[in-house]
Amino acid sequence: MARSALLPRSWELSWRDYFALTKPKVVLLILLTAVVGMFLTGSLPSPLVAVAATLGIGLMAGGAAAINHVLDRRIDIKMARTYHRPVAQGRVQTLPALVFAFSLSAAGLAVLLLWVNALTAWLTLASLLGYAVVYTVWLKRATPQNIVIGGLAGAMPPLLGWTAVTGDFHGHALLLVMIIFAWTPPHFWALAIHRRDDYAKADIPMLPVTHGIEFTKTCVLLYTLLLTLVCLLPWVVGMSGPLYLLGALALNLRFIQWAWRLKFRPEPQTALQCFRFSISHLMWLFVLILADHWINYG
Ligand code: HEM
Ligand SMILES: CC(C)=CCC/C(C)=C/CC/C(C)=C/COP(=O)(O)OP(=O)(O)O
Repeated sequence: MARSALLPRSWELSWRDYFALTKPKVVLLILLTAVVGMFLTGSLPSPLVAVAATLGIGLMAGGAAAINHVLDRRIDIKMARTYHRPVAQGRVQTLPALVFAFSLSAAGLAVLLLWVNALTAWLTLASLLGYAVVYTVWLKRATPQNIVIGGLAGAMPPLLGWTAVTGDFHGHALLLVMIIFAWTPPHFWALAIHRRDDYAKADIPMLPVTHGIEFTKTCVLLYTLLLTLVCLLPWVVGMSGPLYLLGALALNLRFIQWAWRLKFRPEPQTALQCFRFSISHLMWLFVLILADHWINYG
């Protein structure tokens, strides 16, 4: 197709590349956790609030991911996993990528302010800044605890879903945040073990680079144990029933089994398999919380 005479070459849209900037699969799982937060409040959200909150949080999470692509372009080009990324490769130039990222983020903020509520809008902006600025610019390059602290930004969406519907905080929403917060270290460190040499080459102080692979495997195992305890809390406080308890135990035992295998009986692909399982774990856990809630409360 002929190139538009109105746009410089670098501004031409390659939808696939721009879509990739938003880290769509990550945002999809983030949205699942936000939607579960919305439906656990006890009062059914109006269709307008449910759609606007999902759209607004999705746009801002996608915007945060696109900012991350721009700020990380020099380290992404050094690592095999991220080498092909659109901004790192120069297929999307820095300026149009930033315009795209800020447009998504501003549109998301406007949707939340106009059709949801100010509390949710500002909390989502705090999450965006937490990931795109505090984690990406500072923590990622500064400390091996980067993903533990930065994980709070990615853990916020269930609370965002909750406040979208009620306009207020609640302990039950904070429990959901705690689950994702405890899940993030074994999720990421399993991948970081598999990609240790990439991070070393890019000079990023991820735990397997600074403290070694064996120490990181022990941390993964300990965090899966901590995660199991945190996952019991919704049942302990009466927020979830027996279906959730049984399902959560099964999912967490499987996660512990992967972490155990990674530590004591590893094969070349075990770390990657453990990382992949972490994604299924979180997805099914949140589906389960919602199914259990509907069975108990209709
Ligand atoms: C600071 C916190 C987090 C860190 C450091 C982290 C790190 C990563 C990394 C490095 C990848 C590989 C991406 C790739 O290969 O392109 C990944 C994949 C993924 N993460 Fe996370 N993650 C975090 C939080 C989250 C959260 C909160 C969610 C969702 C609730 C999530 C969901 C996913 C999903 C679904 C994938 C697979 C993406 C794909 O296959 O394209 N992550 N994560
Ligand atoms: C507004 C809102 C709810 C924000 C959510 C923030 C968000 C998109 C969190 C996702 C976390 C994530 C994919 C981290 C990847 O780490 P990395 O960037 O170090 O990984 P990479 O090497 O793959 O780029």
